[in-house]
Amino acid sequence: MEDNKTQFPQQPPPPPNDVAETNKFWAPQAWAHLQSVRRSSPLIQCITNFVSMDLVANVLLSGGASPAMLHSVQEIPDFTPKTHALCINVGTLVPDWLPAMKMAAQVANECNKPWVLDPVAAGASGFRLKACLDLLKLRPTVVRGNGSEIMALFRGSVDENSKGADSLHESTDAIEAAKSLAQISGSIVAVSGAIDIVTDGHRVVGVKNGVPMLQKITATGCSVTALIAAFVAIDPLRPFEATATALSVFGLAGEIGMDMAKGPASLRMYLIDALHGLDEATILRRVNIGKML
Ligand SMILES: Nc1ncnc2c1ncn2[C@@H]1O[C@H](COP(=O)(O)OP(=O)(O)OP(=O)(O)O)[C@@H](O)[C@H]1O
Ligand SMILES: Cc1ncsc1CCO
Ligand SMILES: [Mg+2]
Repeated sequence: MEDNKTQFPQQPPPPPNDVAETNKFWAPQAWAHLQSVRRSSPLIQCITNFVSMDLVANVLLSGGASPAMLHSVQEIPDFTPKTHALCINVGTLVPDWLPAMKMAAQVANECNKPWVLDPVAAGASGFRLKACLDLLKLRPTVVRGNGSEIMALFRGSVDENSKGADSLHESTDAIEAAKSLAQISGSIVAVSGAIDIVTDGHRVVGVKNGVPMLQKITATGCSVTALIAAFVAIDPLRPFEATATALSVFGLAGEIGMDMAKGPASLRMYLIDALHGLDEATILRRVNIGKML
């Protein structure tokens, strides 16, 4: 695969508004996106944190994509143009990594490749917040964080009570912040939680798939951000739709995995199995995406 425009199948045109707000639209759309990822196996470059590397790569593989965890400045000019999307995650940020993140985002922009930002613990420190805000200026296609991360980005201030990578807020607390952030940045903004929120600054949908135990496995948020990159890679002109379906497919894999799991460790394993095995009938029956507000 050389080029998104020539290699990926065209997605159907958007439906009328009343249909677009229901599962009549979203469930077949989720299946079409997953099938497209499985068929074309987009190459996703991940500059991600040390904690998440293994789970992120395995979630991308079980979703049907090709992960590449390359983060050296020296490799970006050669490699980033070959990818179909880029995922940047600041989870274990040190100053040495920032030039690679910024260069990769710039190369992705120059090559018209979508890229996705995961602002892990954005409000934990001034250093991290500034790094995230600088990356936001490079116009990510999608920003996906938990409630506290999206609120810290919107406010532009360090959170005195920050719990680091974990959220102190419900995703629904961050709806207005997410809408405003999307309007200011031009990015699609997704807030994960019991209901995942996705907004382009005007439309807001809620994704009601998932299980609470996903919060007890580190880097499930990082992994769903990378899956969003894979879905946006195969439908780059409709990042709002691709973000919502990626969150739903991941959450549904969590629900199916939970039927077999005994706790977080086995859920981690069954989540990967379930994502690999997801079929059309299950997606059409269980995807749960709807309009918010
Ligand atoms: N209460 C919940 N019920 C159902 N699903 C949930 C719940 N909380 C989180 N999830 C799901 O868990 C996944 C991770 O979301 P979370 O908000 O925990 O990300 P995060 O805080 O960025 O995680 P991490 O930083 O560990 O990667 C998402 O798919 C989300 O939909
Ligand atoms: C726990 C943790 N700390 C920094 S990154 C990370 C992984 C989840 O975001
Ligand atoms: Mg996170």
